Amino acid sequence: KNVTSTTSQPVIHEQAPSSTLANSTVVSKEVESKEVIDTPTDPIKEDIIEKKRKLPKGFVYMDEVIPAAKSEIRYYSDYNFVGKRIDGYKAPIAILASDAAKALKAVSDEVEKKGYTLLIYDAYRPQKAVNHFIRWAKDSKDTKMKDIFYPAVDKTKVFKLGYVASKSGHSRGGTVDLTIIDKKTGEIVDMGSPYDFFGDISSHGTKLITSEQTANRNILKNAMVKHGFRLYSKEWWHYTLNKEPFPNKYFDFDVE
Ligand SMILES: C[C@@H](N)C(=O)N[C@H](C)C(=O)O
Ligand SMILES: [Zn+2]
Repeated sequence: KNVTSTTSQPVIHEQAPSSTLANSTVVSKEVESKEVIDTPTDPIKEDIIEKKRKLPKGFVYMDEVIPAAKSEIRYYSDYNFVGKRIDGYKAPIAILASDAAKALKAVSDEVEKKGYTLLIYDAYRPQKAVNHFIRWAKDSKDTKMKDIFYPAVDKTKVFKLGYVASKSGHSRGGTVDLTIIDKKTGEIVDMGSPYDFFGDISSHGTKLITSEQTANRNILKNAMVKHGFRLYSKEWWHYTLNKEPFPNKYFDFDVE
């Protein structure tokens, strides 16, 4: 859906235009015959994903730890700031280090009780994906997604400005990008700027959003901080586990 904000913010897609990501069904090879919903009326049959299953020790698939959470893995799609699927994303799946996943389960339980569902945009991110971002940032001619994701920012400066990291907590498996959905309406909660919008409006404490939007960010922030995550000042959606199991290790296995 397109979201037009109440303030002087840009008109932007809050959610990927295609519904296929959010509707993807993830099944493991071992239990495929039991879990696959395969009826003639099943609209999501085309989107069934097979999980590779063999994750490095200490990593888990999020849908197994938090079945209630939804995901829309933007870097698997072309609806992201690059405008293409990002290297290393072989499936629209969220993976995290298991300690981070456990902490996020506590967050999910808490927000569910309050009437919200977690929506995960990105979790573990291989270093090869980060390297793709680095290559993209160097190509100043490619501004395909500028109007939507970085209208006022020079793309060659996104690393310097802190909107993208060359060594990211995501690659350590301890970081997650997420928002919340209002269970009553089924709508993504209005955070004042969309996911991965690179600009001051996405920072915590910005004066560019309404008090209601700030309150919405605080619902997510309070739950995340309470359960052991720290926020990132420039991006309302980005949280890292305080006690990371792999604080100095940058993984490169594919998301599959
Ligand atoms: C690119 C954005 N989603 C993000 O995660 N940014 C931080 C700074 C990162 O790359 O770790
Ligand atoms: Zn992030």
